[in-house]
Amino acid sequence: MGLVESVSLRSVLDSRGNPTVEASVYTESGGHGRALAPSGASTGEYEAIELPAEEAIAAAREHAVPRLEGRVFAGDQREVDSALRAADGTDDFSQIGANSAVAISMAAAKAGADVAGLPLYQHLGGAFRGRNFPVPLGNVVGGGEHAQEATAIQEFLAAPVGAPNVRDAVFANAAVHHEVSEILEDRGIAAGLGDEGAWAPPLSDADALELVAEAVETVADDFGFEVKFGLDMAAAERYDAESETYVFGDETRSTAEQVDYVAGLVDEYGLAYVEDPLDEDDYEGFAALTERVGDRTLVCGDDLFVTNTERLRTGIEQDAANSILVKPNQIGTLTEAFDAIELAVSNGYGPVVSHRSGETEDTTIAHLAVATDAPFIKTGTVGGERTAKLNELIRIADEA
Ligand SMILES: O=C(O)[C@@H](CO)OP(=O)(O)O
Ligand SMILES: [Mg+2]
Repeated sequence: MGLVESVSLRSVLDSRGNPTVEASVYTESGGHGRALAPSGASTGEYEAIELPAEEAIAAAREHAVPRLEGRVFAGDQREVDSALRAADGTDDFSQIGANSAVAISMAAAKAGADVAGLPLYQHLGGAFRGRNFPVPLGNVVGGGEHAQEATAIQEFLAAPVGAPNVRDAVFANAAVHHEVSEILEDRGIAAGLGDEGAWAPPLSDADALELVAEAVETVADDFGFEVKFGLDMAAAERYDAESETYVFGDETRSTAEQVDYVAGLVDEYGLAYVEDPLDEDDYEGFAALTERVGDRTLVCGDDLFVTNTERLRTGIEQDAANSILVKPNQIGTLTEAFDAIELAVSNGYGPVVSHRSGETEDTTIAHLAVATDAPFIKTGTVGGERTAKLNELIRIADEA
């Protein structure tokens, strides 16, 4: 009854004002799902390929749509996603674009949920989901590829690990965002917002660490539960392969020095989370850091793993990390994002479901996190495209 009747594609705006792919999937029984592709700025070298939106749409209309209409059931996600894979025929979705693939994959899931009369998280995760909620990691200060003239570290993320429920967690992150603004104002530092809605002040990493530590402490006192913070260092963007050094602002570090530096930060600031502390090819460096601090913080691979089970397997074999960032558009289908989460969990890796810096009002990742019992979700703090996911989590919690 959920046989796909038609798939339509159009280009619409993303949060950066760039065109992105929107897909609508209709079933013969009247089911409908609509989803939008996000877009990265600090993209990993091994990610699936995002094509210019119009190109991706034209290619998907030619190659993918004929394999879906009248041929697959929206509720059978693996069938939909293997049809997308077969239509594309490459390893990296360079034929139809990972942006077309992921939009269709997510829209089909929503159409399947619509046909079944279930919320998306339950369609994806089953009857026992909807009780556990991820801790939202909220970007409150940032720079790197997401803002000019700001910190070298890409993201400073509030982590309300002691929050009693998802609503309090979401509001604690917003309070940290406000607190950062107040501290900046008190010190006379003007700052705009970066791509993800985080403050982008002209500060050194060292000063930003102090500032965020102060802000989370104040909010923890106000809210009465533990609020920590973490970092996305996006180190692949700061690695110079020729000199084999990391360049963060005025500081240049060898790999060993970078490992020492990050391990030092974990202890000095009680960091809950460190993402991409080393280059995307450096499984060994990751393993050295994980060995040192993996018992007390999450060492998460984003550009390292790119939501790819092959790369995750390599990481698991080498004890490279203890956490994986999961971005459906990095791999191109929900099925593969699910597989990455399952492989991670069965090997003791904590999955962190994540937005991209270029986002839309789509809320699929909120449902994906609840459906898979993911312990964390990274989806910003403020801004409509970020609050779309956060508010959806609050709604799911209310209605569950
Ligand atoms: O590096 C990251 O984790 C993401 C999201 O925060 O950024 P981008 O989407 O630019 O890759
Ligand atoms: Mg990252």
